[in-house]
Amino acid sequence: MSEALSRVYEVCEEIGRGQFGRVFRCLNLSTNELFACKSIDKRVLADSIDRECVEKEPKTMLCLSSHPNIVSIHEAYEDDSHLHLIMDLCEPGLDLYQLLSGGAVPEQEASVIAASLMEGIAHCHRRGVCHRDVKPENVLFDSVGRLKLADFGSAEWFGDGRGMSGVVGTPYYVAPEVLQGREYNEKVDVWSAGVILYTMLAGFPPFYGETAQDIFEAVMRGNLRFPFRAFRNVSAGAKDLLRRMLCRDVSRRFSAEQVLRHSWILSAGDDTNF
Ligand SMILES: Nc1ncnc2c1ncn2[C@@H]1O[C@H](COP(=O)(O)OP(=O)(O)OP(=O)(O)O)[C@@H](O)[C@H]1O
Repeated sequence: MSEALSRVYEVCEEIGRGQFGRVFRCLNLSTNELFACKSIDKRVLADSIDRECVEKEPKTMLCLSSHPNIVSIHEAYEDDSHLHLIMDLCEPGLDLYQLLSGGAVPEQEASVIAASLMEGIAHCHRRGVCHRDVKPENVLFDSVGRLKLADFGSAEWFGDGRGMSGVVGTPYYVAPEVLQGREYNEKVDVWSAGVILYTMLAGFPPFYGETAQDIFEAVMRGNLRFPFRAFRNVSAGAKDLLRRMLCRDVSRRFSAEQVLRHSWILSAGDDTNF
């Protein structure tokens, strides 16, 4: 453990494990505030790609500075073997994946969650950062229930107008243009958030398959349906927004800012305009 780190923080129990390291709850000894400490073991980084990935994540998070719907990074400590990142603390074990394991969520709750998620994504896009792996496991909640978008390990810069490439993401949530191997832009995050919103309302994902290949084929077809048994009580406003987020034509797909201005989001799911 870095000496500089232990002068300022007491590192407590482990609350999570990732590919490159472990996450601990920690206490700032002078302010008594709680944080999360992600300790990356530099010795397990196999090659330059791993190293680049680990170095890029904190740089990206620092550029996003503090936003209420993004896990912020506060400090970094480095010693010979580890890089320790002090971040906002979220509730261990409570993420959107966990919440969705209970099935569909009520429409108003889904609207509030979608609005916070889109606030976080819109902030990234304003700063020229595309998250590229928006999925329920990366949507955490802090101790007062505030949503925090996490895990910027796959994020990429697009700020200078350049397109992005490379297949990144997770089968159910990845946008069709990513799978097609074409250049893409930040609207891939809006697609992924649309998949999350659909799953919150229906209790199952919009593009389904038994294997990763089957899921990819369903995503590529992009055939958006609203089965009656799952959507009979879902408002027309919610379905309108889903069509605009899960639109295969990228030029017609809503941007994050447009999603935030949609009446279903502005009315917190209580929209009577449709
Ligand atoms: N700020 C945080 N507050 C509370 N728990 C966290 C926080 N960040 C991460 N975690 C928990 O720690 C686990 C590991 O996180 P980490 O970011 O190291 O890896 P990951 O995103 O799951 O995977 P990978 O290393 O492949 O990117 C997460 O699944 C989550 O449960």
